[in-house]
Amino acid sequence: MGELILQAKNLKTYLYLASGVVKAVDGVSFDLKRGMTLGIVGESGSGKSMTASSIMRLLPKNTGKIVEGEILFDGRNVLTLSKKELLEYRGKEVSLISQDPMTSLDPVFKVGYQMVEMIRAHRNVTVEEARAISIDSLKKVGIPNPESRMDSYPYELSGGMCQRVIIAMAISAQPKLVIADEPTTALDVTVQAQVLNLLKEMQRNLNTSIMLITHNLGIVWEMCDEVMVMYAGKTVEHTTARKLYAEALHPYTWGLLDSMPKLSQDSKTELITIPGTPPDLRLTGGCCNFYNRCPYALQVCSERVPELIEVNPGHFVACHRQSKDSTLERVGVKINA
Ligand SMILES: Nc1ncnc2c1ncn2[C@@H]1O[C@H](COP(=O)(O)OP(=O)(O)OP(=O)(O)O)[C@@H](O)[C@H]1O
Repeated sequence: MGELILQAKNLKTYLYLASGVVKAVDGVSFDLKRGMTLGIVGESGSGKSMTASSIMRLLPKNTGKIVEGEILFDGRNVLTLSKKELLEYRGKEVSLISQDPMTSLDPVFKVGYQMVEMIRAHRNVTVEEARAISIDSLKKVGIPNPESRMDSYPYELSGGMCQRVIIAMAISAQPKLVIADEPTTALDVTVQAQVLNLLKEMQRNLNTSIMLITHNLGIVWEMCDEVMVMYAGKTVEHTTARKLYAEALHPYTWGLLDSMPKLSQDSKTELITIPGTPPDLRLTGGCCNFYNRCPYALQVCSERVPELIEVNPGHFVACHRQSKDSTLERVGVKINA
């Protein structure tokens, strides 16, 4: 068994809003080993980004709070790190490539300055060396004329360019863990592939662990060792990417898989969507969060929260219909809205 780099144990992150308490992450547990990639998938609003923000300890000020559970990084408790330790932790140990690159760049400083400062904060190198590393990383992520781009301000770059700068920064810092939250959404397809390859290359060279948050199941098969499917703040299924692809067990996962565009579909075929919408996260609890959308729901699904159980080795699922003794055959999800 590989060495663990990250562990979340029964993590609960709530948002205290004027309209009520949003259970954004509601009892999530997982392990990530060194050099491995964990994918997190699920519809918008299922708590993927909040899980990432909890690991980074970057929750919305005043409203976001980790109310229960533990996050261990390399055996250290992330939730008790001091301000100084947190600064070390972010960047040197863990880098976040977020969905919105503009929030990760300071608008008042040139790109080169920000990169050099970040590298020098985490690696023992001179300004000249940090500059050379920055230019090399910018080149690797496909930024044309990297030397001159070092003198650009973030607002002078397009969204896609800024995203590539953030990825270059993450690569230059050589962290033990990269959390990539929809890292390629803002990029065109050829650059997407380039960026994913760079992440893989870094992983191979430095044994980096990756947590990859994505809507794109194709990217999951390409990149991930394990996959965790989230729905309404909870893990509904967790197993290897191979098993999820070949023998998914949760009806929600079936819906996600069926919603994937198929190569065999011609462009006129209507894409399948899961009917209904995820529940209001202020009101969850006491039942399976998916029961009112689930074609297989039983009475018990509206009365009890299903536990995440290991139905076969390394395959966890939270569904009343799936257990060690009885499994529900996948006969195709009724998906029409
Ligand atoms: N800053 C915020 N203020 C208030 N509510 C928020 C905030 N950020 C997230 N939420 C709420 O927390 C819940 C979980 O959101 P989260 O961003 O983690 O979902 P997600 O799965 O990452 O979705 P997406 O794929 O759209 O990024 C949602 O109900 C969302 O509306």
